[in-house]
Amino acid sequence: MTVQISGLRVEAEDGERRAVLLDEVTCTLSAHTTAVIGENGSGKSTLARAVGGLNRPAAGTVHVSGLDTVRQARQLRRRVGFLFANPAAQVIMPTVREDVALTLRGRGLSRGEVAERVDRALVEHELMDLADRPCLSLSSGQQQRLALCAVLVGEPDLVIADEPTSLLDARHRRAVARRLLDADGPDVLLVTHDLELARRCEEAVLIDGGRLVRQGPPADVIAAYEELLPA
Ligand SMILES: Nc1ncnc2c1ncn2[C@@H]1O[C@H](COP(=O)(O)OP(=O)(O)OP(=O)(O)O)[C@@H](O)[C@H]1O
Repeated sequence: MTVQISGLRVEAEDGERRAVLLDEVTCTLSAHTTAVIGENGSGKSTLARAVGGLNRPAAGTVHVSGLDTVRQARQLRRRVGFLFANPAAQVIMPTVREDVALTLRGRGLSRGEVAERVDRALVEHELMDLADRPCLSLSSGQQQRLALCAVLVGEPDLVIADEPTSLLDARHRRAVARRLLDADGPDVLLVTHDLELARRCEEAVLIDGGRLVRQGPPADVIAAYEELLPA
């Protein structure tokens, strides 16, 4: 899916004044996997949220596959899966199985089809042992894996993932990276501080102080990021 961002500015209420979180961001993202890197507070999550239609630009537009993220948010919702940095924020149903099934609600599938797809996803994501556990009883890493499973079961065209491996052990980090970077999987916009993971994406963008300051092959963008770091 091609993401076209034009003159994007995002603001937020900050007491008496309005803070500018992102400004003058213009780019086209059309790689299968794109890493978004940059310092804490630079605006990466804000950019991810704008692409997912989760915040309203103060200026500019974002189109995903030609759909305006503000005016055509509903059409976009089914095609785009969003993984929040804090998985507890998106794990909402009582049990693991129900949480994964929620994604498939309202799609005209029979109960049997839903059960079959959910079971397949739970096995694939090594979550079957936890299927009947209350979501809130899972560890934070297990919740992060559940959130990914619940997004991918919906077979979105684009996954926007905000630090999806931040809570995982080495084995699961590797498995999730493999899944997200799968050539046959959905397109992925990946916010990450894991520069090795960023290096494995097709393209990267560097955000600094609310501006997109570099876009290109990950090795070049990571080198530009490293130049910004104090010696
Ligand atoms: N409601 C708000 N009011 C004021 N400032 C905000 C608000 N929301 C976010 N910010 C600021 O906007 C900036 C960008 O935040 P964002 O979460 O996009 O950063 P980030 O690059 O994802 O950071 P991190 O790597 O720490 O996750 C930060 O400085 C943050 O403090």
